[in-house]
Amino acid sequence: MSVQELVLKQRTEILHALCSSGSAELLERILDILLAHGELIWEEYQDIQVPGRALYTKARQLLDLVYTKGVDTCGLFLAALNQVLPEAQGVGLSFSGCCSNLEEKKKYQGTSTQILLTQRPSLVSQLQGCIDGALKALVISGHFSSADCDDVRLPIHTPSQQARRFLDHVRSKGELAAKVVLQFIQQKQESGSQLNEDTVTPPKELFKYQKKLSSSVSAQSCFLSTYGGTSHMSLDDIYTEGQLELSHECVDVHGPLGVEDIVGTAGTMNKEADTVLVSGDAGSGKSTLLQRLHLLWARGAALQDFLLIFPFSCRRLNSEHRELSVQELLFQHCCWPDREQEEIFQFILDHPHLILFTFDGLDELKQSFSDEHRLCCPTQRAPVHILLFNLIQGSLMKGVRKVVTSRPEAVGPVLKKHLRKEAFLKGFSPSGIDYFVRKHHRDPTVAAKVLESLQTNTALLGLCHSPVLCWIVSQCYKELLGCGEGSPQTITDVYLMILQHFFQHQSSQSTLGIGWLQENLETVLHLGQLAFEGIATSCYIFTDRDLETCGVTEKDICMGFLIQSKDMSSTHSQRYEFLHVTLQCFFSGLYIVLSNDTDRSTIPKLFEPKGMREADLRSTCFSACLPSTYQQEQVLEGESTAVETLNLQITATFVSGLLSQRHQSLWIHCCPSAVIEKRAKQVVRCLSKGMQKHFKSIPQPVEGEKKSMHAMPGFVWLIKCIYEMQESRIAKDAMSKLEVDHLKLTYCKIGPVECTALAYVLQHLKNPVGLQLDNNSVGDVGVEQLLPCMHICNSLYLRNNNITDEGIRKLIAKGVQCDNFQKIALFNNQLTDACTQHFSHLLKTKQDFLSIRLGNNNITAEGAKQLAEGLKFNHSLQFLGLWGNEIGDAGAEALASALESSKSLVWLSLVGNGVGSAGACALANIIKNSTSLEELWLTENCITRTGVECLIQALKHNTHVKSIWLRNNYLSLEEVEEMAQRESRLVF
Ligand SMILES: Nc1ncnc2c1ncn2[C@@H]1O[C@H](COP(=O)(O)OP(=O)(O)OP(=O)(O)O)[C@@H](O)[C@H]1O
Repeated sequence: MSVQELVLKQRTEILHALCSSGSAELLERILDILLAHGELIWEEYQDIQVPGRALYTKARQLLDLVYTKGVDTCGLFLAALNQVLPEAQGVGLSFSGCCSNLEEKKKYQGTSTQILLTQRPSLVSQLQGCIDGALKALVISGHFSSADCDDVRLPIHTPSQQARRFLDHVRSKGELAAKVVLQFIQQKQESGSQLNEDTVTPPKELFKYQKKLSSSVSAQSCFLSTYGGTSHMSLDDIYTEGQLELSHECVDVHGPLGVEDIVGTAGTMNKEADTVLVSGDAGSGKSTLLQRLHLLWARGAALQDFLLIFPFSCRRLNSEHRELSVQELLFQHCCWPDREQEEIFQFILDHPHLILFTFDGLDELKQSFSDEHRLCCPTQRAPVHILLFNLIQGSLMKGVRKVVTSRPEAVGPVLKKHLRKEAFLKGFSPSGIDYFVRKHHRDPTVAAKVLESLQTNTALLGLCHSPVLCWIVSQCYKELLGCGEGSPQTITDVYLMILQHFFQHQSSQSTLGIGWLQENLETVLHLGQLAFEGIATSCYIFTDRDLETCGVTEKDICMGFLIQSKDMSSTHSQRYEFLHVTLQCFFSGLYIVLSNDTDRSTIPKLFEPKGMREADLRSTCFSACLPSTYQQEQVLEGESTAVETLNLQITATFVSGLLSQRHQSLWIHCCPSAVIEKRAKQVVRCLSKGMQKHFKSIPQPVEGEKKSMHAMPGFVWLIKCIYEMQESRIAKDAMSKLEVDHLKLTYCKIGPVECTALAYVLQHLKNPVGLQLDNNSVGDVGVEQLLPCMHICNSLYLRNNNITDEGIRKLIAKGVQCDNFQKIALFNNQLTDACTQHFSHLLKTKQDFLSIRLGNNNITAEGAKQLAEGLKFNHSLQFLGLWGNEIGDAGAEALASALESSKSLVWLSLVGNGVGSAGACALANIIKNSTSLEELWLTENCITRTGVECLIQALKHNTHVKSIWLRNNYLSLEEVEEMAQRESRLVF
């Protein structure tokens, strides 16, 4: 009888032997063997193992399949049965003559995925008892998510089933995951059962490579390039912590982040992703932060969980026109291994969790991020931007951590969905400015003078929150201290200062005359042309040929505005870049203002929202100036990237400043005044048109609602341009057509600089507005900048803006003088009891003030008592919100006694203040007497039955109150039910 006939004949017995125990183990072991020997293919296996199918059905299906596959398969099946069921003969089965030595059939050959299959039976038994370790290895390598682990560990599975499930999952994750498992098993075998599952033993050559990489990273990052032209400054000597915060979507974590937190778990939004984004405006210190991170790693002072860090600059990657594999990218652009390249790269592939890539300035990459072109193979060559995008999204080298920096405007939704988390770099805090200036100036007297002059010029102080501006101001301290009344007010003023400073530095005379610009006009125009053409084509690194085309001479280079470009790879010849991209924008602006070649349409195009596109450029006479390489590149790239638009906007801001009346005397000997005047008029027209367009887009209000404008992108930029012009006539004109009741600028990244510009224009509004600036970075300096427009604000919303008592002191001092000012909201700031005396003063002074909301600050009973002092004398306040503070029963009592006879109070919120029953009873007195109160919020206040009884009694005398909110207090369910029945206005 053939084995095939045997399978058919003994079908019933086989089924009984496999299934009668009710356990799937025997069947599954046979399936393992058949898979390992290739007698079943994966799809057939899955076909049988459909979840939820009865064991007998599965076994029958297998028997059918085996039979149809023929003699060989049947032989193997019976041998497998013999192996898993040694007692088979005992139950009347006999399969003599079948292949009996199953293990000898296949050995460790092929890809890791294949090995997992051919060794499946032994792997299933080896994995039992160490499944947690194996899962951990895959989580660390980034191949498994916690959901995958949960799925494997499901308690309904036996240990062997967990092992099989584990192997099935690994198969679905691909080759790299399979490799991790084999490595894990191998290590386990080598070191016996006591294996430390976290230990990774890198090959010897890797240590040499690591040493080489870290010394090159260290050399690249120990100096700051902005000091390159004129002086050397080590990063250690000047580094100042910037304000780094998680994006507002990460609600769980607050407060500043340190270097380790960037790659740590805090704020993780998407566990599957490996890319962390650090975003911030131009000059906010993103590159410097990465530089610091690299340096600390190279010194062994931080991020030591990473064995290798590979730093990339997107700006430099733009110059890589070859197709590369990841291996070539790493080794050619970061550090070349002297030996054993393959072994080192294999280690990198095998241990992705020990590797960190950083990509600085993703926004400067010529191509915008896209996840359309997929690439998974690390040895496959592709254009560099494709490699980069696949690394970022994790389809290539999954598990390698990436830190990417970019300006926020350049981050679209496609990139966002691949982000593990996002952090914002907000520049220096006020104490950061102090620290930076003191570090910059070794002489404490000079530092003190600079800081003093900043305190007297708060517009400039506001600008110094941006590190690059703080650097300029510190660099130009002599000019700053010597300028008296004419102290800089605008960004253009600051950049003109550095321009003069650098020329002065190179000048043979000790001081430059009034014609300093004229003396250096050629340099300005050469660098200006280089800058302008670069901005228009997203080019930030220049070759000798580019310099030559624009006539940049050795003398021009020596002025210090250009520095030699750093490059980790040694393949490129000498290249140059501007000290900072904002300086490139400034030179670009100077060129537009001063060049004879400027076309009439250049300025209008600069102010168009999308900036000057390639097609526009081509139509101007500039196309003739563009070197052919630029033109070709532009034809290839087509669409301008977000950063191009941003840089053009910065350029436009400088053009506005440079063409303002106050600077026109500078150009007298450099450009005919008629030309300058014409260009200035063009700018004014563009700004006015831009504002009109913006206002026209405001929707008409729904009936009964106020007309509200939510600032669109571009609004803040236009306002900043108007501020640069420093002509109130222009601001007035722009605002004369704005007719809204409410101006909403939430989440618009409004910092002190933007506040200065806002106040400059809004003060000219005809009618009062509500100004909503929630969730920005206004801070105390920003608050001070807003004072000039306070008189036009009837309400001011400043939720979540890092404001302290000092900011409030200044705000209220001005607010009490403003007739329109009636409402203020300051949730989530840093206010303490010290601010309440100012509110008390406001309440006493302004008998028409309507609303104070101070939720989620640090106000205690003392603060409440101060407020109560003011409330006693106030007859207008309708809304008082103090939720999330700590006023306790004493604070509640003080407020209650002050508000007992209030005829205006409509709404009072003391949610989460620990007022307790004593506090509730005191507040009941307000209810007893009030004829105005409608809502009282006492949720989460540790109130017991006693407190609620007081409230119920008080309500008996009051028909005006609509609801008292009492959720989450110390009440039993029965008490809640009973009291809710007695008084329907209590909300539990
Ligand atoms: N944390 C810091 N400590 C000291 N100086 C800093 C710091 N951050 C920035 N600076 C100064 O500001 C300059 C500009 O900063 P940086 O180039 O890091 O900004 P960025 O955000 O990367 O700008 P961009 O987006 O334009 O590339 C630095 O060269 C340095 O002089």
